[in-house]
Amino acid sequence: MGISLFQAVTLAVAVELFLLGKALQKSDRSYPASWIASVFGINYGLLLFYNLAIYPVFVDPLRNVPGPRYGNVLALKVWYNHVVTKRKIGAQFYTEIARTTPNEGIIAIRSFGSTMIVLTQPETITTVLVNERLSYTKPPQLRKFLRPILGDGLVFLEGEEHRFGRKHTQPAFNKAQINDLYPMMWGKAQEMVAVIGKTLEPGYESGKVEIVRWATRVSLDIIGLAGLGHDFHSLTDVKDKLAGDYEELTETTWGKLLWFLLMSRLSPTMTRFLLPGITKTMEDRVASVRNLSTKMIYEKMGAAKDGDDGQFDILSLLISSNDFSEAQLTDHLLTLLVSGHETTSVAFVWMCYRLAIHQDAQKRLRTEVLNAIAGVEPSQLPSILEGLPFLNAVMLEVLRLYPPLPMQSRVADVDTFILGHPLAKGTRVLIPAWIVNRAPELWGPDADEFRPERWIDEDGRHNNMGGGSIGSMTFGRGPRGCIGEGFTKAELRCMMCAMLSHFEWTLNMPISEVVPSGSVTIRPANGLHLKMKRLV
Ligand code: HEM
Repeated sequence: MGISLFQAVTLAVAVELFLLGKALQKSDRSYPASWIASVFGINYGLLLFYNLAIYPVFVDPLRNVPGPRYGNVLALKVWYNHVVTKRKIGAQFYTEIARTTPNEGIIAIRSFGSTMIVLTQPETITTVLVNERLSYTKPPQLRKFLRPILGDGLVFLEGEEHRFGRKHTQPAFNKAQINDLYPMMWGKAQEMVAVIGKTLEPGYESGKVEIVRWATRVSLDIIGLAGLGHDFHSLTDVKDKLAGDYEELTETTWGKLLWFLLMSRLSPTMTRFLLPGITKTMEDRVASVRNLSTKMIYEKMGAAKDGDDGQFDILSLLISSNDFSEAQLTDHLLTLLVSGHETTSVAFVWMCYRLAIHQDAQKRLRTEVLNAIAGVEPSQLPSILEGLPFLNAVMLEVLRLYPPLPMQSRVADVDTFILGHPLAKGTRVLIPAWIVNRAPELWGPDADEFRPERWIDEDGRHNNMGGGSIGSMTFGRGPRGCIGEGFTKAELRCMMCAMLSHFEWTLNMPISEVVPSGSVTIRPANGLHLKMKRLV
């Protein structure tokens, strides 16, 4: 196993200090602190000089790829804005660079002796995610970072294991299955608006609502029912053990951010040593979630054997396929619960935001929805909601502007080339959906603006390309693209119809306070506060 330059220098420092100590022992002299400082200073100073001045200019195989001159400074800026001030996410920085740096589809971000590339155009993205996908894998660090929560499900499987997992999970996400889930999603969306209605001040027809918490709860309830036939009842605040564990695992605190950072960089033993309290809490919660999930799986398997599993959910489908072991089922379940819950709630929140600041669009959409859903039968929901041009256009436009997962990433798994530039094994590749979704050359000069009409054709029907030549990158591309796209869209349609048919809303906070933030998914940093008025 090769060692990094930093590790080599650290080893050299240790050897030099050891030899120095021996020499001083012989001459019976003491060990002055200034000598120790000098050994550290000279070695790490040389390393810094090499990384800042020699490597990027003379050694880096990607030195001819355009990119910011001072990638190190950029990395600090991204970190400061993303983590400390929460004013800007990394994807926004990369978008600014992509727009201001002439490039052919990749830019290089150099920092301290390593270079990462950012894909900026659909062609290079297709190369990495589709045509040459076998040369790239998910980054091991990301896997280490998210694995405690996501499990070893589809998101992190590679090669044959992924192919098998995807093939046998896909049937649970087919159109017919999603259609059957509409009435449940509709019911939960109605429950959400009923609960929100109760929170408005008694005796008043309007009130202030922070919508993120309701979006998170309704999407957890929906994925619970769709995924494993279990109602978390998180909307009605009944304390569910599984829901509570999830809330604790996914809520963002400084301590947890540090824990995730250490977990992605160090071994679990080392992390346990440095942060014993948080590690114990996280390990207990993960173990509890796994145990509860496994228990539910066994219950379902028992019911299926007895032939009385009348349930219709993804887990039941996976069990009845007999394709997965109990451990694999638990991993798939954990992955579906997490990836199917956070992303959808975030998308819904951004839809509420855009409709709050574009009152004309809100009115137009309400009229469309109210006309369409009057007297609708549950079985008609898929065809009616999927045919509404403005509802779908608004949804697609918001998903374009605020891709809930703004960046995907890969690492080169072998030495390879991209656009003729050598890419050494282990090179990190960032794929920001944000760049492509807002590229003026693909969407026109109004790429940053909210214009749902771009998704509506002249004949009045909505399309899936938004006037762009490649569509949006929100759900990824190729064989690893999102399996839950149809599921999520069905859910968003139901949730938005429920909101529009019960409330009118405006923003109840300064617009400058609505800023995207987050490490994996992006939600408003300060929540989304709305002033809501019940429709009579
Ligand atoms: C707005 C909502 C959603 C967005 C924006 C989204 C986005 C994505 C993206 C970009 C990927 C590709 C990641 C990569 O290639 O690195 C992905 C993969 C995935 N998504 Fe989603 N997703 C959403 C909702 C869902 C839902 C509702 C589910 C499940 C119920 C789901 C399950 C998955 C799974 C299992 C994968 C891994 C697929 C594979 O590797 O084969 N997602 N998603």
